[in-house]
Amino acid sequence: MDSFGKLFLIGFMGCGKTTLGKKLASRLGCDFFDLDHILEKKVGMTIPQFFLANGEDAFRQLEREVLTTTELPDNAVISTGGGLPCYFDNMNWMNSNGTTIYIFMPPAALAVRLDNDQIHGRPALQGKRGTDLIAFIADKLKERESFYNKANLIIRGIDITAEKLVGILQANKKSS
Ligand SMILES: Nc1ncnc2c1ncn2[C@@H]1O[C@H](COP(=O)(O)OP(=O)(O)O)[C@@H](O)[C@H]1O
Ligand SMILES: O=C(O)C1=C[C@@H](OP(=O)(O)O)[C@@H](O)[C@H](O)C1
Ligand SMILES: [Mg+2]
Repeated sequence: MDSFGKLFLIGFMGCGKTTLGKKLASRLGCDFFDLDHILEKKVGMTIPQFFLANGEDAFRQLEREVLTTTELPDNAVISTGGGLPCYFDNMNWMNSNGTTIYIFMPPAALAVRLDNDQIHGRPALQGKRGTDLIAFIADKLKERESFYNKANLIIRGIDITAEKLVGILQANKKSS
């Protein structure tokens, strides 16, 4: 099986980092890490609980710490939280330690997924639904895009599968 080093999946909430990351790791036969899940285990709280108790600044500090201190094997798929690339020098850190893959999706498509995925109660969305949610995503995505666009690879999230992504990674390896 091909090995691609550490693959960091980045992108807006709802683009599928957690879902695709698991499938990609299983296809590549390597370990999977979801930094949000590691953070939740570390503090013994869900992310919404942590936000409520300690606020966003403390969350961003902790997610930075989880990114830089989690022991990762040479080959792994790492799904990040949607905001992580936009704080500290996290984007440069990931680009220096592996390959970053930005899963791009337009706001309306993200909103459909996030509207249907209320159980995770993402605090950054502040309970927004429908057209309010689309407008909020469009604004936030504009703020975050310059960070996401520093990724080594940018892929379309709408129709991506783990199988297709492996093909893209193989083609990218040959051409570099
Ligand atoms: N390829 C896909 N097609 C349809 N729905 C998807 C797809 N990938 C993820 N989802 C759904 O979208 C929501 C957000 O997915 P998730 O993997 O948690 O995204 P992220 O980790 O980027 O926030 C979940 O409800 C998930 O089931
Ligand atoms: O975009 C954000 O600010 C956040 C995204 C979430 O992860 P997902 O992108 O996996 O939903 C999680 O880290 C937290 O709720 C904050
Ligand atoms: Mg996730």
